[in-house]
Amino acid sequence: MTTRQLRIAPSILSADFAHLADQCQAVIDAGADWLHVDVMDGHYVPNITIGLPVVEALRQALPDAFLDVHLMIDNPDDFVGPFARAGADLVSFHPETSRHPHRAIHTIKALGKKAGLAINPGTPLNWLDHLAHDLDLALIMSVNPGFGGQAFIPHTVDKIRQLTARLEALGADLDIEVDGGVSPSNAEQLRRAGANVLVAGSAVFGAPNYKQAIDAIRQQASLAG
Ligand SMILES: O=C(CO)[C@@H](O)[C@H](O)COP(=O)(O)O
Ligand SMILES: [Co+2]
Repeated sequence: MTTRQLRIAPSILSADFAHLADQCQAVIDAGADWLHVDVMDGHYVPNITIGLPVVEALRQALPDAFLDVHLMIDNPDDFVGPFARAGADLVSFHPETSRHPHRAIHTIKALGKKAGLAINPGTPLNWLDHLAHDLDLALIMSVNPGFGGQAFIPHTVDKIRQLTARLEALGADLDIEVDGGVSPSNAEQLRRAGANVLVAGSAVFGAPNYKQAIDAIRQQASLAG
């Protein structure tokens, strides 16, 4: 378990894009802590979603919302700065497509924003070893990136447990975010393993009542202690 604050971050990928700002406001009113914004470029992942103008528009429409921007793109080194300037509060990127992850992290931080590194199901945790002290967050993918609504990959729980131990050994105190297939049914084991930021797209936006959906995830996660 972690003592880091539990945060529920609905992924807006599952929102109704024709009413995006209203949908974001609705999940905030329902108790969401962060808004998770999935940016996909059709190269790094086989899907295209949203880009800088949408982040700028959300920043304008929701000045107090915490925008957790997850870049699933090639050349993140060229885009971390623009997304931070567009209004992201936290920018995460996947290290395999970065030429200079350490530099990209410090580009984000120099703009006063938090930096995260995203680790795919097939990506080893050791990408984090030399960057942990520079980061604010480790984003552990519990599905392969590209789409909402995929099934949770169970071995992620063990990976988070290993990461928790590894970060403790390194003396690095990071938020651990888990992303993909998160629901009330796995929230407790994820929190117990050490995750404190739970991203949930379809489990929130696909539910008839956003508050009940967010409360259910929070209540289950809180059972971890
Ligand atoms: O980054 C991604 C997918 O690539 C995620 O943020 C998903 O969009 C989460 O959606 P659900 O799996 O919770 O429906
Ligand atoms: Co995501």
